[in-house]
Amino acid sequence: MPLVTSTELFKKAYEGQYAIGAFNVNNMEIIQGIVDAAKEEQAPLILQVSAGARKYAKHIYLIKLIEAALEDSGLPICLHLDHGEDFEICKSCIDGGFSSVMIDGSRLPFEENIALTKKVVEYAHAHGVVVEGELGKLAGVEDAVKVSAKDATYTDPEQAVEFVKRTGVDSLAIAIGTSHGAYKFKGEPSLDFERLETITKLLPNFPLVLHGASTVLPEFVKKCNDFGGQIGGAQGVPEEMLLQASKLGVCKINIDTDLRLAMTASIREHLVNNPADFDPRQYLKPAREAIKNMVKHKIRHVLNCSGRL
Ligand SMILES: O=C(CO)COP(=O)(O)O
Ligand SMILES: O=C[C@H](O)COP(=O)(O)O
Ligand SMILES: [Zn+2]
Ligand SMILES: [Zn+2]
Repeated sequence: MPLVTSTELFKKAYEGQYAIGAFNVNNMEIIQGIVDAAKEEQAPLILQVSAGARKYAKHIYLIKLIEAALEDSGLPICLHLDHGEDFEICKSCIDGGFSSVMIDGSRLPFEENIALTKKVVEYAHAHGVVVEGELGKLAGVEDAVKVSAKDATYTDPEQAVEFVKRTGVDSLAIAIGTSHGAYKFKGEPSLDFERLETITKLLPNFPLVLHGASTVLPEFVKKCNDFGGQIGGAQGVPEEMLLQASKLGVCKINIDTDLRLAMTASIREHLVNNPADFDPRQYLKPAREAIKNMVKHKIRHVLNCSGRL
């Protein structure tokens, strides 16, 4: 089974009012855990690679692992570049076998974001690759760049329409109150659903993307802390809000932090309970299983995409 783009996946998701999970991958155990879950659930799947992941594992290792996942699972998988910051990294991933790229020009002035995104779209489409753009700024941590909550600006609906029209992007990441990482809200969580509905009305049938969409499930934070971690005040996006977003045009939901928490909680627990263990397989096997269980939970209860292959 070759890689697929997200075009058909999004079309079906839009019509069916569910979302596709886009899970960040950094190594073999993470890839295997996610793919095994998607296979068991017969769910559509996007695996995404950040610039940081490419730096950590190297492009070639990730590509070969994903080739193995395709062959081993027989699943259609979309391989996506997460937060490509310039034309060069997008080109490198397009030339290097990805089926989808994100050009993240959200830090740029509107016209510059349009020009950069358009350039990537032209190159990508000429090579059969789809493109996600971003308009509006998320608060939180993105690679090494910190955007303070004060500077975070939500997506302007009218600008979103102009952006999509002028760039030709295939999907658009929007800012409605989510943020990257484990500390998303100081008080009560809230998303700007009114803004989302306006964008959806102005851009009917157009797939939207929600970044920073981990839920930061308390039991995983607790397990990290119970076994020596120091993660205080962590809070994510409630599951019912994500389900609601997927009924309002959000077709792709990005999840990284919840995988990190699941894996770290499992490893912490294992090492505390088994102090004599020093074979990495002893703690990576349950860690891989923890990733798989987390992804199965997302597919069933957050994305509503079980059995949608
Ligand atoms: O948006 C993300 C990757 O692009 C991940 O978001 P989380 O930090 O909420 O998992
Ligand atoms: O949006 C950010 C993703 O969680 C990837 O994080 P990273 O850049 O640390 O790999
Ligand atoms: Zn961004
Ligand atoms: Zn993101």
